[in-house]
Amino acid sequence: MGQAFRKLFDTFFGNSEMRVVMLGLDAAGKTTILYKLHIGEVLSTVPTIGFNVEKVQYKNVIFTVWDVGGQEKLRPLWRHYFKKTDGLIYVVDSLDRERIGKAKDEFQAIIRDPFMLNSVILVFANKQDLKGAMTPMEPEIPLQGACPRNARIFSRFGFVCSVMTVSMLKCSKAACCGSTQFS
Ligand SMILES: Nc1nc2c(ncn2[C@@H]2O[C@H](COP(=O)(O)OP(=O)(O)OP(=O)(O)O)[C@@H](O)[C@H]2O)c(=O)[nH]1
Ligand SMILES: [Mg+2]
Repeated sequence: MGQAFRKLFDTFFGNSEMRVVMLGLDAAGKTTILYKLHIGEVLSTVPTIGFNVEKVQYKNVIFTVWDVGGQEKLRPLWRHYFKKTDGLIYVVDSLDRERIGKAKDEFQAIIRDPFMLNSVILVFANKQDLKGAMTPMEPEIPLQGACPRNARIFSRFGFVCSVMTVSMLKCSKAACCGSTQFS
């Protein structure tokens, strides 16, 4: 694990600012994660109409994190945030088995966009504190092979992730799972 993070750190060393977009279906937990990163606390949230944006510093890198509302009617707007984006955090509600197929479809649409081809990607399997949550190893999170070949591992936010596995995505992408410490 330590070696993996060192490798990731090396990947971004020298890059003092990064623009990150955080996407995922509604209620996946994006805003909760954003504020956990920003102020270290779990706040109560309301569905995001539009976006939230905050700067988060990790080591010597400043991330500008755009958290965009995930409701169906808002998803066509996601592409407006792709330009000049260095990283994508794709948040999945691990308890939402019913919509995991939808989550995959939306993910694939994002990474097919030409502006996203060079983005580094973190798929975050959120809400691991809930009983019955899917793990990244389960076939119900069907993201294998879904990534563009040149995407690199994006796991800067290691402190959010309780587990990291690269086996979820065969094309050496990282998948993290965790929760925002609700328990
Ligand atoms: N149990 C648990 N609940 C979580 C976790 N993360 C978020 N939630 C809850 O999930 C609900 C939705 O969280 P939000 O952060 O508002 O979701 P969102 O992805 O920003 O949703 P939209 O803004 O509609 O796109 C809230 O009730 C959160 O408290 C988690 O790790 N565990
Ligand atoms: Mg939100």
